[in-house]
Amino acid sequence: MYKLAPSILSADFSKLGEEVEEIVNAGADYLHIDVMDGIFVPSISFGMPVMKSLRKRTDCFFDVHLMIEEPIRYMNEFKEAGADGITVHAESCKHLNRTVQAIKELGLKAAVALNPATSLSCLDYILEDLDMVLIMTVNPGFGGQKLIENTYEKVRKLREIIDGKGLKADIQVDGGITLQNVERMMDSGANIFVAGTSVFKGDKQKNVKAFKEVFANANGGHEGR
Ligand SMILES: O=C(CO)[C@H](O)[C@H](O)COP(=O)(O)O
Ligand SMILES: [Fe+2]
Repeated sequence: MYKLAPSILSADFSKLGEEVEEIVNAGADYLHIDVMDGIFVPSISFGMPVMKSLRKRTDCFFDVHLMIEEPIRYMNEFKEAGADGITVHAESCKHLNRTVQAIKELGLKAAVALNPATSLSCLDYILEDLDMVLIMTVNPGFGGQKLIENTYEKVRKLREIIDGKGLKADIQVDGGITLQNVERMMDSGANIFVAGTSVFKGDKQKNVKAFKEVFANANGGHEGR
C-alpha cells in the first residue's frame, strides 16, 4: 500500500497543532517528524516536548526520523513522547544492530535511513530485522531541496533486493518528493512518501488529497509489514 507521510518540518510552527489536524483529516497516513541535533546534520529542529504536545492532538502514526548522533541514547524518551516508528541513520550509529534491537524491544517499528552517498551494502546484515528502509533522496538537514537523480536507481535496486529475499520491508523516500516525480518513485519501488514542502506550501488539504489520488489511481503498491 502506498502511504503519504507529510513532514512537519515545513509546517508553520506557530500553529503546528492546527496544521497537523488539518493534514490528518485530509488523509495523511503518517506524521513524519524530523528531529535534528545540529551535529549529525547542520540544523537543529525540535524534540520530545513538541512531539508530546502533538500526541495530545492526534493518534496518527508518528514516524520519527532521527538525524542525531548516537540515537540509542534516547530510545525510551522518544517512545514516551509518542513515537510509533523510529528511523535511525546507519551513518550515526556505532552499533546499528544494537540500536535497531532497542527500537524493537520497545515494541516500535524499526527503520534505517541511508544518506544519498551511502551504499545499500550497509544493509547487508540488518535488512531482515527492519520494518522499513528510508532512502534519503536529498542530503539530510533541510526541507525544500531538489531530489537527487541517482536515487531512483538506488530505490529500484533496493526493491529488487527486498523482493528477492521475500522480505516485507517498506521503502520510504524522503526529500524533494513532489506531485511531478512521485509516480516515477512509485515505479522505482518506493511505497512510503515523505513530503514537506509539497504538502505544506499552498493548500495543504488539496495537496494531501492530490497525492492520495495518485496512489489510489495506481495499481496495488507494495503490501508492507
Ligand atoms: O528529512 C528531511 C530533511 O532532512 C525532511 O523530511 C525532508 O527534507 C522533507 O522536506 P521536503 O519534502 O521539503 O524535501
Ligand atoms: Fe525526514
